[in-house]
Formats: sequence, C-alpha cells, structure tokens
Amino acid sequence: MNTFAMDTDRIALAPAVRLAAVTKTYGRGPRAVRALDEVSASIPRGSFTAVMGPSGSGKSTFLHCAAGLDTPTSGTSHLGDTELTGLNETRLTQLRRSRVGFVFQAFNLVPALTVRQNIALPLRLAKQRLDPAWLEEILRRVGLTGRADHRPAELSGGQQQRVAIARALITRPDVVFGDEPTGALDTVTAKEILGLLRGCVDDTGQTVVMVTHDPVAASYADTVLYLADGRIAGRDDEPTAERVAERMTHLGAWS
Ligand SMILES: Nc1ncnc2c1ncn2[C@@H]1O[C@H](COP(=O)(O)OP(=O)(O)OP(=O)(O)O)[C@@H](O)[C@H]1O
Repeated sequence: MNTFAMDTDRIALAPAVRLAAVTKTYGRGPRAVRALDEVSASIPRGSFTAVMGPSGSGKSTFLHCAAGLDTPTSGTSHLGDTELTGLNETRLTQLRRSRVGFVFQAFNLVPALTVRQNIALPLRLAKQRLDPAWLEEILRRVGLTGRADHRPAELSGGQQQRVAIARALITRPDVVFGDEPTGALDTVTAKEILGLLRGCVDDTGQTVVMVTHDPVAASYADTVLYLADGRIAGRDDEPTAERVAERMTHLGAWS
C-alpha cells in the first residue's frame, strides 16, 4: 500500500468528532463546577447524533468543547484529524468559520439582510468565494428557492430556521452542531426541520450533532448519547421517542 492510500484510509476512518477524557471546570476553589468529567466520545462521519440529559448535565458544554467554542480544562478534542485543544484563538476562529456550522434555538438571522445574503454571510466572514450554483442548490434543499430575496421578518419561524440551516451548510462544514434547533418551533414545524436535518445526513453524508430535551427530536438521530452529572451515562443506537423518554425519566430529568 502506498503512502497516499494509507493517508486517504486514515482520513476516511477518522471520526468527525472525538473527545478523549475531556474535563471542563468552570470557576475555581469551592465554587468550581465540573461541567464535564473525563468524557470520551467518538462520532462517526455521516451520522446524526443527539445529546440528551437532565438540565445542567453538561450537554451544551459537550457541544461547545466539540465545536471549538470552548476549551477543555483537560483532555483532547478533535474535529476530524485536527486537534482543537492546542489551537490558538485565531486558528479556532478560522476553524469555526469554515469547518463547522451552527444552528441554535434562536435563529440569529441578520434582519437587514435577505435570505440569500444571510446564507452567504459565513463565506464573507471567512473571506471565501461564493459559488452561486452551490447557494442555489442549498436554497433548493431547504425549500426556500422562492424566498431568496425576502427578509427574515417576512418568514415563518420554520422558514427562518431553514435559513439558519442553509447558512450552516454553505461552507460545506465537517459537522453541523445544533443546540436545541427545534426548541422555538411548534410540533409540526419541528418535525419538518428534523426531517430536513435527517435528509442532510442521509442524502449528502453530512454529520449532525444536536443537543435536545425532546425525545421525539432525539428519535430522528442514529445515536443518542446520554449525559448525567458531566459524564456519559449511556447511549442508544436505535432510539425511539418512547425509549428515550423512559431513559430520561430514569436519569431523573423530569422528576
Ligand atoms: N460559563 C459558565 N460558568 C459557570 N458555570 C457554568 C458555565 N456554563 C455552564 N456552567 C455550569 O456547568 C454545568 C453544565 O452546564 P451546561 O450548560 O453544559 O448543561 P446543559 O446540560 O446544557 O443544561 P441545560 O439543559 O439546562 O441547558 C451546569 O452546572 C452549569 O451551571
């Protein structure tokens, strides 16, 4: 086997996200909070993972350490072959702009910009060239072709979240991270958005990692990772809404 073949094999096999013994402590001394406690996790490329757990269990901290938004106190975090721990703030900013996409509960669109301009914004920030055909393709995928010149205030909540997803996809990121992406939507619209994220994984091999409180949302994922008290408390590779709800009850999420 030549070196090139070995390299491509290695890259193909590297998980999209890898956390190794990640501990994150906020504050110092007696008031210190250990939000993550030696967490290890490996998330394959082209998979849809939901992160669940009771309030305060460390879900957002997990997401932030995996996405380079926050730095672990100890342990290592990789995005593909890139070790995030050890990158300086400039490199981390570059990586966040070009290799990860974010979708939050609040859509965070710029009101003065059109749908098209909002979607293209990450490329402008990353000083990357816009491929108009790719933008049109993304608009089509999220079902907003006819709305490209509208402003966010002219769109429904579900449509605004579609813009946020399109904006997350425009840089062809390694991973799309979602923090309660359906938290502000009604049940029917939430299912449309989850179907869209599922389609990104199934149709284009996108990797999606999503924090959620909702067992129905988690059931769209391939794998659910459960956190409790800053530790991995289990996983489910065949999640259904019922099983997830039961598991969450056992973790004391709704007691
Ligand atoms: N910036 C911070 N400073 C101090 N403590 C923090 C900070 N961020 C999080 N924490 C603490 O770390 C723990 C984990 O917080 P985190 O937000 O990751 O949990 P979560 O599971 O996402 O919670 P929720 O479901 O309520 O959003 C909590 O005890 C929280 O209070």
